[in-house]
Amino acid sequence: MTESTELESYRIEPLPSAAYYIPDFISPHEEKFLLEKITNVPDSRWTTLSHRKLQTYPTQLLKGTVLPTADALPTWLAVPCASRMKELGIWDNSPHLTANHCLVNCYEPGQGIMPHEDGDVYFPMVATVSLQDGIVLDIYRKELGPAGERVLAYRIYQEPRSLLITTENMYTDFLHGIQELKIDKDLSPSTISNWKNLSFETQQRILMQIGQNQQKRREQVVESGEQDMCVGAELPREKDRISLTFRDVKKVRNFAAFLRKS
Ligand SMILES: O=C(O)CCC(=O)C(=O)O
Ligand SMILES: [Fe+2]
Repeated sequence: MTESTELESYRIEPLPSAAYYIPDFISPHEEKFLLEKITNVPDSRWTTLSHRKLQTYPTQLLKGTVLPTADALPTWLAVPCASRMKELGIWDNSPHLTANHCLVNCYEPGQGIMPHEDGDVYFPMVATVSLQDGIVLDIYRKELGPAGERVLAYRIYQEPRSLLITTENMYTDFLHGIQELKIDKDLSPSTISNWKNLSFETQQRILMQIGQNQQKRREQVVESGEQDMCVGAELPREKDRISLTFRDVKKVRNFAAFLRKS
């Protein structure tokens, strides 16, 4: 990736190299347009899994699949999302210099995705645009804890219309997942790794709730004598949260033709 001061200003500092978070990466108008494109499709366009449903563009990656060309994303995904990412310089070292694949995931409140890694079919970079609702992405260590349990390392709050970029060690040395919850809990400046990167509105929403909870909790502590003052905010998942995960699939059949055209 080329040194881009603009990109650098979006770095999630508490994380090891490298992850970046951009609130309001797309406008509400662009979000509405994308949602129309994604939802106005025949049911058969969706692959329904037990805990989420998904669409793939330009095509599903079955074992051994090779993308037909490097520029096969439909125009509504290429512009503005993929083109704006390219301007940030995130694909400057990837094989096709741009995202050539997009997975659209849709989670109802209470749905999620098990901890996993994205694997080596892709160049190690994933750029995720979130639509319609916020959600916590959990980042886990690959090594299990002493009792064989998953060890949570970081939590990233993804606001609607934001872009999250994960690459380098963050892509290769950790797992990521979304818990099957209707409410994301214990949110605070110390538990959210991208706290400093969040929009002012979300920070205010969380801080106000923490203030109210602290007041309530203080009253309870006085009454009951308990000492526990843990009072992180709770953000309910109110709508389906849709994510667009953009990647560069390494194997493309017709790359030479793509280069001649561009
Ligand atoms: O929805 C998300 O933000 C994560 C999706 C994901 O991890 C994946 O599609 O591999
Ligand atoms: Fe993933």
